[in-house]
Amino acid sequence: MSGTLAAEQQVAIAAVRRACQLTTAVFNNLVKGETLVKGDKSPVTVADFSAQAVINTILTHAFPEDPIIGEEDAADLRSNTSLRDRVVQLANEVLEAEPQADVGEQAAWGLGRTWSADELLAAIDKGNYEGGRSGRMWALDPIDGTKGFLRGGQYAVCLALLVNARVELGVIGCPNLPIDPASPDGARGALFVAVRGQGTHQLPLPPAPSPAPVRLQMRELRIAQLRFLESVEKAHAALDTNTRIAQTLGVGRYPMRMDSQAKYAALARGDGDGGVYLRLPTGVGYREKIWDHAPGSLLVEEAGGLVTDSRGQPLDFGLGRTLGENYGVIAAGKGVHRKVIEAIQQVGRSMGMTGRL
Ligand SMILES: Nc1ncnc2c1ncn2[C@@H]1O[C@H](COP(=O)(O)OS(=O)(=O)O)[C@@H](OP(=O)(O)O)[C@H]1O
Ligand SMILES: [Mg+2]
Ligand SMILES: [Mg+2]
Ligand SMILES: [Mg+2]
Repeated sequence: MSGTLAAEQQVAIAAVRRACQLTTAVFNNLVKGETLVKGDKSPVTVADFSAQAVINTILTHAFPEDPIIGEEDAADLRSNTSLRDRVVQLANEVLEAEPQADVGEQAAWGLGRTWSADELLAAIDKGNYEGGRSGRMWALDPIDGTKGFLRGGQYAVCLALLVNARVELGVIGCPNLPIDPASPDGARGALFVAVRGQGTHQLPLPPAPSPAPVRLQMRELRIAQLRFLESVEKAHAALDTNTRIAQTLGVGRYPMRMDSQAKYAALARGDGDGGVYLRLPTGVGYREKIWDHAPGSLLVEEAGGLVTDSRGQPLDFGLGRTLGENYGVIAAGKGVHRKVIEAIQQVGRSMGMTGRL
């Protein structure tokens, strides 16, 4: 590992790998009562909480000055002791483990020791930073696509470093994504790392000394070859509008639906010839969260693609924990991105959605 942000890369990769190890183990043993429904009706599991505890503990010890914007907080754990005890046990199983070769000064990262419940709950709550336009900050989604995780589908452990509201580093672990898109039924578990100006690379997920990372480069597809990458949850995707946009563009292929920021990774890699990540506002006042897009957007940009909202404007990561007014997210290869935006605008006008797209 060399170049700028070499230490940040090493720590972020080690943290995401350990969190993936934890989520994979939890999936195989998840029992009833280990999943809660949050205020916004979305699920959260012991795996989300303990993965955030692990990553925040490592980040806090490696970079004590850096604030963290994390999706979860520990309030539910303070009032539910059995859930809290399980989270503490799971986080410690990973944090206590014998250091692997990927870790340089493990003691400095909070590894190789046992943490108390109070310390781990405080680590989870360290993710309460409000964000903003200046300085360094990490954005963490300990499990993105929790519904995908629960159904044994795609999910991703997602971490980004932002500096002055610009994403500089993105690390995404996808335990259920095939390593080789040409062998969809083959071995699973891929890690993606993007550093601004240094490209996007794929590594194997297990925490071991790695073979050489593979650099990803998006293929430039013609419109007729395109395929949309969309959310699985209907509540997250304006599916009727997406269909009209496909018709307007002349995209004939059935969309590929996938949970989580694994979509961005699949797009950067060219899986299934998916050529456009399409996420339009569903019109229910939902604001996109920065941890749902920060690392994924850099994966696509550093593989040669473009990421904007549905008006063609850059995403603004400097507004706080959300991206503000929701104009959706569109990611595509440079050659087709503008045509997709034009088609969205045309469909928006024809559907009387002026101002919403
Ligand atoms: N209403 C609405 N509209 C848009 N997005 C929403 C909405 N509600 C939730 N979320 C966020 O969606 C995250 C998962 O996005 P996905 O694209 O993976 O969705 S899906 O699982 O394919 O349906 C999911 O991330 P996780 O909570 O980390 O799983 C949520 O942050
Ligand atoms: Mg969630
Ligand atoms: Mg998410
Ligand atoms: Mg999440």
